[in-house]
Amino acid sequence: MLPAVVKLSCGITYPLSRGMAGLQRTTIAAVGRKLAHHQTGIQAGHPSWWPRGLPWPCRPAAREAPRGRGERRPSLQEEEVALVQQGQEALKTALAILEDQSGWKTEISEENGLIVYSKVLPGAKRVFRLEAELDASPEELHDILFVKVEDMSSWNPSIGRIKILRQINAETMVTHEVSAETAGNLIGQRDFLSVRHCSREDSRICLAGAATQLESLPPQNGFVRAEDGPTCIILEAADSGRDRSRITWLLNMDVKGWLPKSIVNQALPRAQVDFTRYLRQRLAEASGVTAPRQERRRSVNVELGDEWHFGTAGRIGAAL
Ligand SMILES: CC(C)CCC[C@@H](C)[C@H]1CC[C@H]2[C@@H]3CC=C4C[C@@H](O)CC[C@]4(C)[C@H]3CC[C@]12C
Repeated sequence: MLPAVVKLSCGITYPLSRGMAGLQRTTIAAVGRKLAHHQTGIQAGHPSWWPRGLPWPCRPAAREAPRGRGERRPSLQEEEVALVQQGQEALKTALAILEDQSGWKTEISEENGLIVYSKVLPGAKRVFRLEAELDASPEELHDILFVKVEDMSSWNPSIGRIKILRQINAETMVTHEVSAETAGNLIGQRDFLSVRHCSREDSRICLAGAATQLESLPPQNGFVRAEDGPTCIILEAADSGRDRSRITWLLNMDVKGWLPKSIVNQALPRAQVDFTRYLRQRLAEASGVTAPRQERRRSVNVELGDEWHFGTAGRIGAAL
């Protein structure tokens, strides 16, 4: 009897009854008992009138939910094989998006040759493609953007922190990234958990990425977990000279949260332009061409009144 009452009431009444006064709770329990009395056919966890094959919507609490029969935690090795595959898949999908020439429209065009295009994919998702030339070889850029990915926050104030959580092999890793509070400005701070995969073909280096999951790092309290990818940065030697590269960067991001599309669609290409500007500064500094930047690494929580903070906000505000 008692298990039946619990089964009957746990789907709807239990969460309610927790916040109820004693008398109401007793009434519900009594109704439950009466119902249970009538449902004589309760077997296998649901009443006889319940359609065959349809699961009874009374389930144990999520944290108590056992893994399905025969289901087990994947071994470390299996998890790594799956992650390598996810990285390769991300690369394939991202390259396919970039290779389709149709439907790209110019969003931003700068005098230095930088252009950001955007395109709406089937399913209404908007993606962005940045193209620019940079003063560094593809090899150097690979070193800065992939091998030394954890150092990125020291030269790019849009990024709060990047940590390599799993280095699977030289080509694949899992990273956790936190954007700076000011990065997307009106969008707010985000965190990402991504599988990153590097592939080389001829003189071309591709850095692909896609959102992934790790049992060891579920979404963090207080952060909106955004999803990056399938995305890819292609680095290839530029025609204009040695030690110069052409960068093609597909940004394909779901920033999550409730935000007007118009704000997201302006913040994302802006974030790409900002990122490239910081990368150029980093390259110029490394080659000793310019004086060191005045601004060193900024803290994640930039105070209001900060020039950079208002920089992007102003631009977005003006464009709205
Ligand atoms: C608009 C708001 C929400 C986000 C703004 C910050 C964005 C532009 C930042 C946050 C995390 C960043 C990514 C972190 C790590 C990598 C891996 C590296 O190999 C290439 C660059 C890449 C892919 C960065 C691209 C820029 C990035 C996506």
